Amino acid sequence: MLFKQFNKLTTFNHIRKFATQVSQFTPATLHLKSGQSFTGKAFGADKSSFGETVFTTSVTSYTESMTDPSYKGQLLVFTTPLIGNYGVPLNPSGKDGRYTPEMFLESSGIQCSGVIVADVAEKFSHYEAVESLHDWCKRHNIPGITGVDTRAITTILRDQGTTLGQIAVGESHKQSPEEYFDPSPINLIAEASTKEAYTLNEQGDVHVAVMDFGSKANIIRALLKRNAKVTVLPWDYDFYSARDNYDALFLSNGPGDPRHASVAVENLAQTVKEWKKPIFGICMGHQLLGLAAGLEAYRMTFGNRGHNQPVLALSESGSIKAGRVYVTSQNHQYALKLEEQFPDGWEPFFINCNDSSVEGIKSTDKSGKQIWGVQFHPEAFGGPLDTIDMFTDFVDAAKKGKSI
Ligand SMILES: NC(=O)CC[C@H](N)C(=O)O
Repeated sequence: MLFKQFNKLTTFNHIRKFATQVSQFTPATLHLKSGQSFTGKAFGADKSSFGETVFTTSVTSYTESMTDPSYKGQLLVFTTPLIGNYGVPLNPSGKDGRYTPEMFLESSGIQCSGVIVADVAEKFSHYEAVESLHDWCKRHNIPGITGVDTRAITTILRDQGTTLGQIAVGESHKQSPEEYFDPSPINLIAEASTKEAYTLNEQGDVHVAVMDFGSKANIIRALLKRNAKVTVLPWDYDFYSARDNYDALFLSNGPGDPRHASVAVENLAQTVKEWKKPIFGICMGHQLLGLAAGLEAYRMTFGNRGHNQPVLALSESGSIKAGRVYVTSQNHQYALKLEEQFPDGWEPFFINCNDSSVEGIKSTDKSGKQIWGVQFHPEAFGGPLDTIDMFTDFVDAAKKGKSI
């Protein structure tokens, strides 16, 4: 009986194929500023693109990674060989790309500048898929390259560090080093952030302000799920002056170098010192919180991007148990410096078990003020949900502090 059902399911008539075979695609070359080139086939948009070449070890969730605004300005190498096999779902978004409950992926469109894969799937199948990875990239004007040795590319990036690159479609012209476009001097946060404030779930129990540095949709979902009223604010919004309207402050993830956001850091420094209500920062939000606390940020060699990064909790707080290792989802190039002496009022909260980088900071304030920053993504999508209860801790702290 079961076998019959299985057979029915595997008739494969639900599997769809590209109209054009990969073998018919235009040749394309990935050039790295460090001198190496890899030739394969182009898919997606028929155009060349520049970016910072970074790799992710995530096995699933190419659609979520590609729509994560933290990947802005980057050419994303997937170490998992087969990418595209479950296609791309429908992804409605609100006015000006804003979050709406119908949004399925992490933002309204593809955020990275290009994708590099070993083997783009010509066939795709998923009950929610509406198009192929190739068609989706084409529609968003983003090029991809397939048929290249992503193991060799990753080894180069691990050894030499994140390198500028170009996906050159239909040409094999090698760039001279000064021709590479470098996104690192640009304030990408300003590009990724909402331009105007907007509110979701008016009837929520507590009012949370989200400083939008390029927020992933799942952060907003995680807050709404816990029945918070959420106001999404532009990255340079003067939160300090408006703080009395809110029960808690959330600092989102975001693209690029945190040191470009000095306006946000100054604003935060004042808030952190004087406000008594909960503050929670993730990735970029954590880095900005650290800068506001007086720590320094630095650029890592190749960063951490993947869904299996182990972090050790150094102390207890809310749902987090001291001495436990949590497996986390990550996507970052910058980190806070691990100072021997942390600034007054702060302590490290988590440490990465692979490279000992700072994975979290926490306020030591004895008055009950709750401030956490984490380098990883508790909301994941994709990735493990080991630390998802930090959102419950945060919203509960906001409820408790409502009357302060
Ligand atoms: N996911 C993020 O928020 C990334 C933060 C920052 N852009 C970095 O690369 O470190």
